[in-house]
Amino acid sequence: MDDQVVITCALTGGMTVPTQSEAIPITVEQIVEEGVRAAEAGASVLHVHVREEATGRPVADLELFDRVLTELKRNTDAVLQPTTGGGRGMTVEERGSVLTFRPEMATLNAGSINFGLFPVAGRDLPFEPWERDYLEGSRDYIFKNTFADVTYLAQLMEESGTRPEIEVYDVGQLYNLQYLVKEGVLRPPFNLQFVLGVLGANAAEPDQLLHMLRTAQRLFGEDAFTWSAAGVGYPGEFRMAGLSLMLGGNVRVGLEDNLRVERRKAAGSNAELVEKAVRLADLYDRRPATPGEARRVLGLKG
Ligand SMILES: C[C@H](N)CC(=O)CC(=O)O
Ligand SMILES: [Zn+2]
Repeated sequence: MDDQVVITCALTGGMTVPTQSEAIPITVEQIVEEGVRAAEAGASVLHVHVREEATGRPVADLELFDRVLTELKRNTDAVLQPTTGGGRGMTVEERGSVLTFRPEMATLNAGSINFGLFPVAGRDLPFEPWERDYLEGSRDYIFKNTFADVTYLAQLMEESGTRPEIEVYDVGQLYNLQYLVKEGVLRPPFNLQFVLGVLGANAAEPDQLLHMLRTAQRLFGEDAFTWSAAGVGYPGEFRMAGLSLMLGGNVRVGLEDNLRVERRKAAGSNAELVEKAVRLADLYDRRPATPGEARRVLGLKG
């Protein structure tokens, strides 16, 4: 087991709306500031989405991505990993457009799922009408990643020299991956992110993570992939982080996936979540990888 752990910080995401937490970074400046502080706290990979600056609505705006990626690159040597998952209502073409910036890494979602954000809409929060609609509308939202979509994005990444981090939400998607390998669309070694806790896919429970890990090891061989765990929600985020640290895996935390640092305490920043992950890692005698070490572990050019 490596003593270093690659900590990914998912800064803002496309699953939440501003009224849920004032800590969610919205503007370019806020996302960059949060990214720099998360990297200083121990994150070596920064997972990036962008939002409309006036409202906070998740968007796939290239001008915003350009400003965020440029400013982050100027202020930190963390691995920058923009999303191709995007947010509700984006086409796969819009989601893939960020690859024009030829990022060294980007997410590639391995299959389609229901993606329920609506339970939040029922909360007694002063949502803006668009926010309530964004959350409520997910009752009928399919996060679409057909074999054609995954192939399209994988080919775009091949052309842009971008390494995919493959987001896997349930065990069936590992068989999608196996099929796409047979098709020559993707080839090991992979970087897998086990995403657990999305309503519509696998829950953030220990036996589910273990089952996904064991299945991946059986299908592809233990050395054919690096892996990380991203638990969505609280306590899922830190339960999956703890188990991953114990098993030698890597960890993803951040306000994209979870808004609380303790049961009854909202997270004030991404750095606060990264600091908790670093404390957890220390308990397992593991330390945050530097960006250079993360590039080596993930198979990225130095
Ligand atoms: C649950 C997360 N939204 C998974 C994710 O971050 C997907 C992506 O951006 O491509
Ligand atoms: Zn994301």
